[in-house]
Order: sequence, then structure tokens, then C-alpha cells
Amino acid sequence: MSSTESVFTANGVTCIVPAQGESRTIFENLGFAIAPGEIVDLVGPSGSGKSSLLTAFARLNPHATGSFTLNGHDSGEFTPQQWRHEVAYLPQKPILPGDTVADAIRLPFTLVIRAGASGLGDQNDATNAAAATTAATSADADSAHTASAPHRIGKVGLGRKFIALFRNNDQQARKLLTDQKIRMTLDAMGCEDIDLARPPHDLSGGQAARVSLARTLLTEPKVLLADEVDAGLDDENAEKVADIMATAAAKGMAIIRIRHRPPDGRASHIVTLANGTLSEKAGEQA
Ligand SMILES: Nc1ncnc2c1ncn2[C@@H]1O[C@H](COP(=O)(O)OP(=O)(O)OP(=O)(O)O)[C@@H](O)[C@H]1O
Repeated sequence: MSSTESVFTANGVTCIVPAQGESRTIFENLGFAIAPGEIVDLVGPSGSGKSSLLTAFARLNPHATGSFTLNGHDSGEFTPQQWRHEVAYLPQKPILPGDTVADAIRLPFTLVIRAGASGLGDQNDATNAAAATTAATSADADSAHTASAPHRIGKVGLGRKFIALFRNNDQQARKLLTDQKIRMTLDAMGCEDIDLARPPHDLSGGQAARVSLARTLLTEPKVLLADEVDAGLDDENAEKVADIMATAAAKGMAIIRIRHRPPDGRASHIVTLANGTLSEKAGEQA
């Protein structure tokens, strides 16, 4: 694993989940590090704990413990929201509420304004925006891994709340993140095919994956944790998603991708999680 000039490190990471009234250790005392601009692919058998590890890195996994640093600063120096701004978790299934694609992309910024109006906006906008993105997009992770976030986004609970907040604050969010800026950002990512005025539920799977990725990248995390975001996509769309990430990495973002697809030549390292152990085999570099 990378160690020189790491932007992110993890040490002593352990995950113990409840299992039929007892507990089961998924992995124990794992270490990991990644440098700015690196793409590390995390692979391994189904159920080996890849998602559990990524959600642990994002401090979203209540069953995991460990020490984490960002640019040499211990995670304890950050609030969970600040941490998730810098270490952003992107789940496999895009969740894009709102009437239009532009609204869906603006969601984190809309929620920032809402937080400010409620007197909760005591951190900077980007931090809140990223935290909101995580909250809005990590429903899968929440349901699987986060005991402290019992609401599901969707037809009930948090979903409606987000949409209500979204409508209330849309005007201000439009000023913070204009349609023009969104258009330029999407075009720069090779997403010229995505119409901002379209309802998000009309998007193809590949388009939805790219919009979800674009939304997270707009909040400028230092580390992106991408949990199988190319699963279920055809090769062409998987390539587009990979291109967008490679461009972000070229600008310095550290990216960890859980992947089940064959290597695509973009990873700096490929790390396998199996039987509770992380290993990087010689010759597996992409
Ligand atoms: N909250 C939880 N409660 C109980 N068991 C859990 C919980 N979260 C994860 N597990 C179990 O931990 C193991 C690892 O799950 P995880 O989703 O991290 O694996 P994975 O490698 O990402 O799998 P896949 O490749 O199929 O997505 C699985 O056996 C899963 O059932």
C-alpha cells in the first residue's frame, strides 16, 4: 500500500458485525494508505468486507473502529460532517431527488442553505454541501451499515424531507451553483448528452451514475470512495465513469474504487480484501 506522502491513512481497522445474537469479525487490524492522485482498486470476493471497509473510512460504519488521518490530521479533529466532505462515500445506486437533473446536482448546495437558515450552518458551505451529499446519497450504506441513521431515503421518511427542503431553498441554491456552471462541469466531464432540464428518473443508468458522480465531485473531496459505481453499466458507460474519475485523480483527488469488473488500466494499485486480509500482489498493478 502507498505510504509516502499519503493524503489518507487507516490503521487498526476492525469490523465486527452482529450475527444471530453473537458477533462476527469481518476483518481485523487492517492498514491502508493512499497518496494524492492515486486510484486504488479494492477487489475481493463477495461478502469479504469491501463496502464495510469503505464505509469505515468514511466514518459511516458503526460496526467498525480504527485510526484514520487526512493530510496527517487525526479524524478526531474533524466533525463527522467535515470528515465526509473530505472523504466522500459514493454508493452504487445513484439517488437523485428533484424535478430536474440540475436540481438533483444542486441538492447538497440547497441543503447547505437550509442548514444556514436553521442556524446549523456553522461550517463552511462546501463542508455542509458534501455532508448533505453523503446523507442524500448513502442510503444504501446507511441501511446496511449505519445504526445511527435509521431513516431510508425513498418513498418514506428522509426522502420526503429532503425534497421539501430542496424546494424551499432552490432559489438560493441556483445562485450558489448556476445552471451555467453545472452545464460547464458536465460538459468538461464528457456529459454533453445529459440535459439539465430532464427529470432525473428519465436518465439511463449510465447517465444517472455520471450525474451522481458529478454532484459529489463538485463538492471537491480530497478522497473519493466509490463503491461499485460502475456496476450494472455497459462497457461504454463504465468507461465514461472511469474517465471522469481519472480526470479528478489527475487533478490530485485520491480515489478508492470497489470494482468487480476486469482491470481497466486506470488503477495505480489493485488491492485484494479476502479472508480478512488486505494484500497487494506484485504484477497486479494496472
Ligand atoms: N450491519 C450489518 N449487520 C450484520 N452483518 C453485516 C452488516 N454489514 C455487513 N455485514 C456482513 O459483513 C460481510 C461483509 O459485507 P460487505 O457488504 O462489506 O462485503 P462486500 O465485500 O462489499 O460484498 P459485495 O462484493 O457482495 O458487495 C457480509 O457477510 C455482510 O453480510
